[in-house]
Amino acid sequence: MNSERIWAVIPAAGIGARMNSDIPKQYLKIEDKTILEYSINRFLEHSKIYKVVVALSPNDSYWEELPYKDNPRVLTTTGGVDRVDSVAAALAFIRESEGAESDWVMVHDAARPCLSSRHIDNLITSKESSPDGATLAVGAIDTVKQANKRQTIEKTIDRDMVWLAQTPQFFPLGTLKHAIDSALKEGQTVTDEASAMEFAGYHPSLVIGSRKNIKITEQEDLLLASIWLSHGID
Ligand SMILES: Nc1ccn([C@@H]2O[C@H](COP(=O)(O)OP(=O)(O)OP(=O)(O)O)[C@@H](O)[C@H]2O)c(=O)n1
Ligand SMILES: C[C@](O)(CO)[C@H](O)COP(=O)(O)O
Repeated sequence: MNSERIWAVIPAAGIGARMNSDIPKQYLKIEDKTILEYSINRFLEHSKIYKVVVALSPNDSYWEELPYKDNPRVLTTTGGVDRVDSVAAALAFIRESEGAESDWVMVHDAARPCLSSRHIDNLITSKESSPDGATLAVGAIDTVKQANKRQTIEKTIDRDMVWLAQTPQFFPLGTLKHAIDSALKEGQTVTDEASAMEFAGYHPSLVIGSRKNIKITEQEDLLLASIWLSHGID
């Protein structure tokens, strides 16, 4: 049996300020399920995912309503002020429980419910050729402009070299935890796991994702996600 287990970490401790909704956006419903359930279920349905650790806000009063109370593969911990703090807390939880040095972890935003199982497979497949880990990403399809402080165009950037990072992001558990802890200690801004790995000198691979794998951030994203989810995510 392959001793290298794959954990999923779902940062779900945000407040969704940009959504301007009455409840944290991860608990908004699309059809019959919350956004968070879509994200968690994608990993529970995948045979190669060992367990799912969800980082929740200390003020979360919605989690108890979700159907995971008796599921031994779904664990929770308390998130932090920023997304990176929530991820760090989940990694610490794994290491302090049954995480092993040889394990890997897939970090996925709760706010990205339109993830396909095929893309989880692709990330796992990338493991052999990407020892520094990998992230799903999509190439820029618009012309990319770099702005200056006057919000005028400084220059056009070669869009063939521009990729928009998504999640899941997939890394060796111990390496990622150390990279994030170091980056935070150095006061680095860490908005995704790959940036912490880059700061530590690694070069994660870019695995092609999908433009369906949107991050639900503002109101208009809800309609788009509901269309993708109602048509089934391949
Ligand atoms: N302290 C935080 C902040 C964010 N997240 C999670 O990180 C993911 C991506 O973050 P984002 O889309 O920015 O969510 P929010 O921070 O909730 O949104 P906003 O910035 O609009 O408040 C979300 O699933 C969110 O729940 C988290 O676990 N802990
Ligand atoms: C992790 C991420 O989804 C990659 O694009 C993104 O950085 C999250 O940013 P947010 O501001 O925390 O939503």
